[in-house]
Amino acid sequence: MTNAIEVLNLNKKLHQFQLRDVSFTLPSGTIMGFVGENGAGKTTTIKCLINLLKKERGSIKLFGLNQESNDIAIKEQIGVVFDNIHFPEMLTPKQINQLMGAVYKTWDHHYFLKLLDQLKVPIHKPIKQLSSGMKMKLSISTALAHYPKLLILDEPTSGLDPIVREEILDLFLEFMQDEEHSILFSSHITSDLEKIADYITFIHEGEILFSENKDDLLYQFGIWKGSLEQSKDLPDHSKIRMKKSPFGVEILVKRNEVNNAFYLEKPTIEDIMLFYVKGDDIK
Ligand SMILES: Nc1ncnc2c1ncn2[C@@H]1O[C@H](COP(=O)(O)OP(=O)(O)OP(=O)(O)O)[C@@H](O)[C@H]1O
Repeated sequence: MTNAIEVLNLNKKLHQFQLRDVSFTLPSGTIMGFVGENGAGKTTTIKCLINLLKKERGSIKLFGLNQESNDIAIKEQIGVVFDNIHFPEMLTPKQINQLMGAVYKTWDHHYFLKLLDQLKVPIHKPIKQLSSGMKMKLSISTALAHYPKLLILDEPTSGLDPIVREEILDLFLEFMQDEEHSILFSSHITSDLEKIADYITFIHEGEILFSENKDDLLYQFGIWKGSLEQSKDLPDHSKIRMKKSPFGVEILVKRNEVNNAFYLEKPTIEDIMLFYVKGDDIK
């Protein structure tokens, strides 16, 4: 099966900021969580992927097709959701249904209305009267109603309460029932990604620090806690990053390089991110 997304050495400069040799692959049939702190470059990468920003160097392929020369064919097959809705605020979902029918050949009016009904989004109210949760559900329904193979979601659950987030995650899992479908999902809410992602790609200051299978990633690391003096007993080559804590130090280590006698806590994706962003490198 082809990959849904293949990005190789993507470079893009925006004033002071630069994406440097960003590379990752999203296999078809899987969900990738795209994480990184504010300003790390997630939205910039996503905009390059969908040709909203022109890349400077590198290669981007979606469904095995070169992105620049197959823009229209690719856009028919993707659904994109940003954290803000991009329709004029006076439009109602019912009017959006008519409008989008003219944009996509494969737009399904009945499916769109069915999704809105399922998600309890009123179809006659203008967007400006909808809550943020309803606006996000409307955006996602709009992204789904032309039957895309790939969803690209930029912070789809930020600012939403846990109940709406759960409903939205369920909708993504329903979408993934078709094994050709894939999702790239950028989020700060790493617990959402822990629930549904197969792969985690972590971007920091415009560079990819890792892009790996989530279970392998969570399994390969452990967190050791103790005093700086005690930490000298850990093999040097096992230590990756260190943070000072009120009680001593916390060290992110490679689990398979450490003897079983050392007690290691299981990290979350958030822990790993914090070690990389806030911790010190150990050489
Ligand atoms: N049009 C622009 N012109 C100049 N700089 C920009 C532009 N758009 C974004 N940037 C800068 O590029 C950097 C990366 O921004 P980007 O929006 O890609 O980050 P992000 O990881 O999506 O962050 P967030 O999680 O806050 O949405 C930031 O420093 C931002 O200020």
